[in-house]
Amino acid sequence: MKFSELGLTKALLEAVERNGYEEATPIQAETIPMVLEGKDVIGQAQTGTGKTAAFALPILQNIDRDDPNVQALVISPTRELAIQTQEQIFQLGREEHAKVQVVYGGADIRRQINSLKNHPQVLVGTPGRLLDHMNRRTVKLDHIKMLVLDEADEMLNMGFLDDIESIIKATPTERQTMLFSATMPPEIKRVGVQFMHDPTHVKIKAKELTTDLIEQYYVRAKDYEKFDVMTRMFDVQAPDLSIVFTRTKRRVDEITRGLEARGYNAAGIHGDLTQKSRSQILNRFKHGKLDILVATDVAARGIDVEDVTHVFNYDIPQDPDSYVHRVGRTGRAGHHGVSLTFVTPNEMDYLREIEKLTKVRMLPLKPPSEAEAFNGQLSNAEETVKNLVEKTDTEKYADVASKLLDQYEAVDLVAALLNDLTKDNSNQVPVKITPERPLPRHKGGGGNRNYRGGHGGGHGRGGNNRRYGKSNDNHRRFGGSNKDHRDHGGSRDRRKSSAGSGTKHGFTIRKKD
Ligand SMILES: Nc1ncnc2c1ncn2[C@@H]1O[C@H](COP(=O)(O)OP(=O)(O)OP(=O)(O)O)[C@@H](O)[C@H]1O
Repeated sequence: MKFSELGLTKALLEAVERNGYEEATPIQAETIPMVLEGKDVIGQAQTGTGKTAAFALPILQNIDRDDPNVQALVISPTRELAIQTQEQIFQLGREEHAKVQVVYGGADIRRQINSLKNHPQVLVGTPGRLLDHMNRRTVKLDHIKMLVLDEADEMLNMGFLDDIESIIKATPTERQTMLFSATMPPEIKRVGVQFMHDPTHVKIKAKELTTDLIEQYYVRAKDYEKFDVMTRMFDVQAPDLSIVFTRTKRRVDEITRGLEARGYNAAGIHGDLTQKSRSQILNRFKHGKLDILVATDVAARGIDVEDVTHVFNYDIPQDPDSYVHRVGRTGRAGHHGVSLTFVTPNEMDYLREIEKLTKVRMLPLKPPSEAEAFNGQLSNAEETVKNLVEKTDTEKYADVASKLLDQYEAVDLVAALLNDLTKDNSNQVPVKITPERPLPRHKGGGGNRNYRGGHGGGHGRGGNNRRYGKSNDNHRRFGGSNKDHRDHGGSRDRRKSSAGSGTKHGFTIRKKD
């Protein structure tokens, strides 16, 4: 549907166009008119389908520019998501000079207090820091007209429920309330509805909870095998940007170090890092300066990075909803993606539980062999060389090139270049990841929605109603490069340049006689 049919102002339609949105997504088409009318809405749609703009646009339309009070509040579960949401609302509201600000934990509160003196009309924040500001009376919520709980199910989990309740109580009861998320377990929805007036539940019907733009695979591997298998997959698949999700902070650190030791351009984020480093790392990733982001679930909700082609679940998530959000970091806004979940033999029940929820059968994948990984590296190196040749100003290097050609065989020179761009597996730095205790044996029966609180328990979503999108049970192998999943051609070398690092084992350059 066209944005112009939704009742938005001219300025907002221009903003939408400037952002490159051509058509409204289904969640936008259905919820924007309702929110503009002032209705309470629960908006549920697949990951990456534009839920942020679905609430941002009507918020921007309904705030009064002449009123200096905070009129709209968006609560986000993580700092990263809060920052990203503020940025998006700011972008969409730029023409209209809407004042949008963000407050989140781990950042200098005095600076936030100073900025709050600019009288933002839209405030985005994480629950803890919002409460802190409320207690200091640096944020007042008594003029709130619109309240959004983004990733509502996560926020209403026990961890945040008390905070959320206190925040909501500080807002006027006649406010408009919106809940948005890709997943909304009924028991969590029941909690949310208590804060709402006769809400309409807009659920964008999709056959599957995850978008079919994501190819979903799993690999059976013992815990100690995962790291080597994963790096081989990087070599074969040549992802553009990848996110690797792990269960613990220690694993984030160890995997990041291991990847760096093997020459990959990776960095990790988790809750123990300062907010400054978390933001810096995420920014580098967003700008393509990092190839692999290793993270705990801190990055699982809402993070929107366009070129993420691969999500690796290094550890299978215990909670099926978490799987939906993790793999939803790829396959966003119409792009293709691949997700790959490692599963140890005793975790197969967890896999089946995820499949029950998503109604998608993951395809089993055989780990690539060392030889396949090396071939993958070679074909990526070949493409890198082709690109290099194209962009090289030959004249600039012609003299030295001729000199080298006098000294060496051409084939040896090119082989040396390829050697530098690849890394023979047999020569790989050994990496040991500390074993983690496996997930407890699954009890089965669909009741493993492991919410952090008393709201868990089975509700049978999925149940017998398995409608798998794909039924091929044969093992598949990654075949060559992953160009199909990339929107832009040119292979980027996944590894840091190791130029000048000398010769490698088993490789010598023959000198011309
Ligand atoms: N109508 C549209 N047309 C094209 N792109 C859009 C449109 N609306 C939003 N987008 C873009 O799609 C991407 C995903 O949007 P957004 O982050 O709001 O997804 P989401 O539904 O909130 O996902 P998640 O459940 O993972 O939080 C963003 O980069 C956004 O700019």
